Amino acid sequence: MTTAKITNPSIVLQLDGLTKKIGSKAIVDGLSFDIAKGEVVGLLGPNGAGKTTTMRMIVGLIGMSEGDVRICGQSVRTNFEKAIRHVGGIIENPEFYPYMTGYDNLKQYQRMTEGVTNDRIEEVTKLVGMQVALGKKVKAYSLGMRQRLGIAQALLHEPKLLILDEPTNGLDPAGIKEMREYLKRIAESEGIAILVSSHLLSEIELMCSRVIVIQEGRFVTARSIGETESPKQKVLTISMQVGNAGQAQEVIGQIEGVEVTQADSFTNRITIKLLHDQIPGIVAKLAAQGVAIYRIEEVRATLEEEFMKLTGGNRIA
Ligand SMILES: Nc1ncnc2c1ncn2[C@@H]1O[C@H](COP(=O)(O)OP(=O)(O)OP(=O)(O)O)[C@@H](O)[C@H]1O
Repeated sequence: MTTAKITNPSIVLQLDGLTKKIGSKAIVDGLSFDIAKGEVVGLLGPNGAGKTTTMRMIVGLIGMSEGDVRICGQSVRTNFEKAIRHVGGIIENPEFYPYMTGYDNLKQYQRMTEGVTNDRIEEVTKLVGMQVALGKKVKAYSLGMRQRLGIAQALLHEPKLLILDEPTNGLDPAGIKEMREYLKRIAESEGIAILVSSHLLSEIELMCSRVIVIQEGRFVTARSIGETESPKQKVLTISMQVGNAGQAQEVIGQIEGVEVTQADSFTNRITIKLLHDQIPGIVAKLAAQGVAIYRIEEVRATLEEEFMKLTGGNRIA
């Protein structure tokens, strides 16, 4: 049976109709998406959406009922050994020997894993910023340090794909910020794909280049974040603080392709929908008509607001 089906060589992870049924209930239902080299992708969904189940199937901790997962073109279903050698994952808390140092724990892992060199140990500890902590016993580590050590260990065999289930759980804001920074660093410098689940929408927004939203085991939406959006073609909503909202509304109302969605003559705020490139023209017209402008800011729907709209108000924890 053939197992290698690569459509695009930069695709590291492919989910193809991935389904998990328990009894007659599908807890993951026909999930399909791809992740490319160097991408950090967030898997987002409310409690019980099926994030952990999806990740457990990807790394082969549980079987799949239908569909398949391909890692670097190798099927997890039919060619498990070849597929899984490309994966580093933390789905449950990583186990370490608490009375040994971080370094000795990594050495222990090296002894059990073929092809891990001392240089590689040094490289990954630098990547996750653990050079100093490595000499301390693991029992003295904070949760954040344990997480880092877990990620360092998961990277030792040079995987092409890193799977992290809720890696920011229990971390303080500083720990979360650090995690965010080194995940980005790992994706860039190692060129690996990272799939990370989280309840924290704000975290996913900052950490990932793309987010995949699931609910009740099904795909809801995927969205690119940050630089990948082209601002020129995007319809923006801006809010302006002006000297006279009524007058501003009159001036802007005459411009084609610009929609005034709100004008409040008490606060003198006006909200407008327009394209990025139309902003300078509007500012110039208002100024020419003697309308004072005190402030212009973009009104952005957060991922949370979008998520609430898409899932009919089902909250993320
Ligand atoms: N072995 C099982 N038997 C029966 N139901 C299960 C089993 N494993 C998971 N489920 C159910 O499947 C659904 C998805 O669970 P899963 O843990 O994958 O969700 P999740 O998105 O990771 O949620 P959380 O954010 O709460 O961890 C839940 O309703 C859960 O109760």
